[in-house]
Amino acid sequence: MARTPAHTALWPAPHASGAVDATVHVPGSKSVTNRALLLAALASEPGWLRRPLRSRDTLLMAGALRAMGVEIEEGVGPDGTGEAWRVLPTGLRGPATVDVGNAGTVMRFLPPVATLADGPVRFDGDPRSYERPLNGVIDALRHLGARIDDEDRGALPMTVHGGGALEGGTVEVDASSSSQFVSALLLSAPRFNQGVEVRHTGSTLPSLPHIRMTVDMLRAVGAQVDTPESGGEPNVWRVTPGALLGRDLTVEPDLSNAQPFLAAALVTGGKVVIPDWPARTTQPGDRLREIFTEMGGSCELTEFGLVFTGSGSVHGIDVDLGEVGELTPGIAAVAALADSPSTLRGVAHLRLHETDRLAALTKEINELGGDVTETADGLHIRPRRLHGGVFHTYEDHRMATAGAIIGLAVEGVQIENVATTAKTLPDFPELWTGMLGA
Ligand SMILES: O=C(O)C1=C[C@@H](OP(=O)(O)O)[C@@H](O)[C@H](O)C1
Ligand SMILES: C=C(OP(=O)(O)O)C(=O)O
Repeated sequence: MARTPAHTALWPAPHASGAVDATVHVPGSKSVTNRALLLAALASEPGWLRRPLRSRDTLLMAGALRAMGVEIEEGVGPDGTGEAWRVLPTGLRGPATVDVGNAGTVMRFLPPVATLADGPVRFDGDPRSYERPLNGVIDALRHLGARIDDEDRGALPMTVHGGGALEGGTVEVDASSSSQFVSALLLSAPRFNQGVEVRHTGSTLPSLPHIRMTVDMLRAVGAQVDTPESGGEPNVWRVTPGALLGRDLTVEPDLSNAQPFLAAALVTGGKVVIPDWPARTTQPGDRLREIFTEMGGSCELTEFGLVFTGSGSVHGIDVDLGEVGELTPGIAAVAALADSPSTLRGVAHLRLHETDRLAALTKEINELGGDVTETADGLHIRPRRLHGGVFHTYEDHRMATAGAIIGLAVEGVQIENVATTAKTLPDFPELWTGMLGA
């Protein structure tokens, strides 16, 4: 019998018959795992990564580094507890081929690494990766001394002709379309001859917590980084050249992937515990404690983790999500179920994420009977009584989890291609049904 291809398959989103009450172990952070892999690959000694996320984006990062000669051994940790990867850095090699899939972290963070390889590195990926902005990274690397053949596209596919070293120095970048341009240049900079001084010239800069994550993780492996927050000029970051240490790092749970589970407690008036929620973190998902509290829940950080409780009411919110853009789909889903309207702002750059998230959320929520309009930089969401139907996901993991949140409260929602959650959370359907006790 012919099988339905995964991308057209429909997954009946479970409807919650009552308040959820569950503990959900959320796998490791995509953003931390991919930075840790890259930094370990550039170090001067081996390192360990414990509880790494195993998902499409992180396996693409590991595969790309391996293609450039880095050894990554997947196994259990030094003390026998849990999954841990050992990274053995080597001289970076070309020729190599890198598949970026649709991973922003791979397509932006690895071209600077490839300039250090001793031969050409070809970058290619999913059709959507050709449309996502990369010009900031390409132009900056050229200015810093790299040779890149992109046939004047300013985008993928392209070849970075690694010369074994990069001069580095001062460079201006407009990172208003993606903070990952800044992170990309900083992460490899300890290995540039002169390090780097990155000067952001655009009028806005999204996802600042992710730039802080880059800076914190660089410092944790011994790099010297000057930032606007450490007394430097606004919008200027400096990394001094130097050797990086091999570390033993435990990856925090992915707090942005905790979002649908917290949302489940909020919309069903239930309780969800997320173990290992870090007391201090640069992950943008930490802002959910405040945002979902304003939307009607309450939370407490205890020795068991984050305990999040819904009140039975869900309120609308007026919020600037510019710093935490990747939380937008999940917040929009909750807002569509609220008792008052919401305005989500500061997220124009989401039009260039995995899909045009503002258009996709508007269309899919409205097709279930909602009333969402796009603004120049976000969404207006007026809650309406929703009905069942197909929720399309546009190969966007966060569209799939947003649809699942709506499905908890609305009977008959079917998620098209739930398998797209494999980008950052391959276990999503099992974790979701497990949470519901199904
Ligand atoms: O550096 C990172 O790990 C990320 C930065 C953000 O990118 P943008 O600044 O392009 O939104 C975020 O949305 C993405 O999911 C992960
Ligand atoms: C924007 C996202 O991913 P990427 O790392 O591909 O930019 C995301 O995960 O929401």
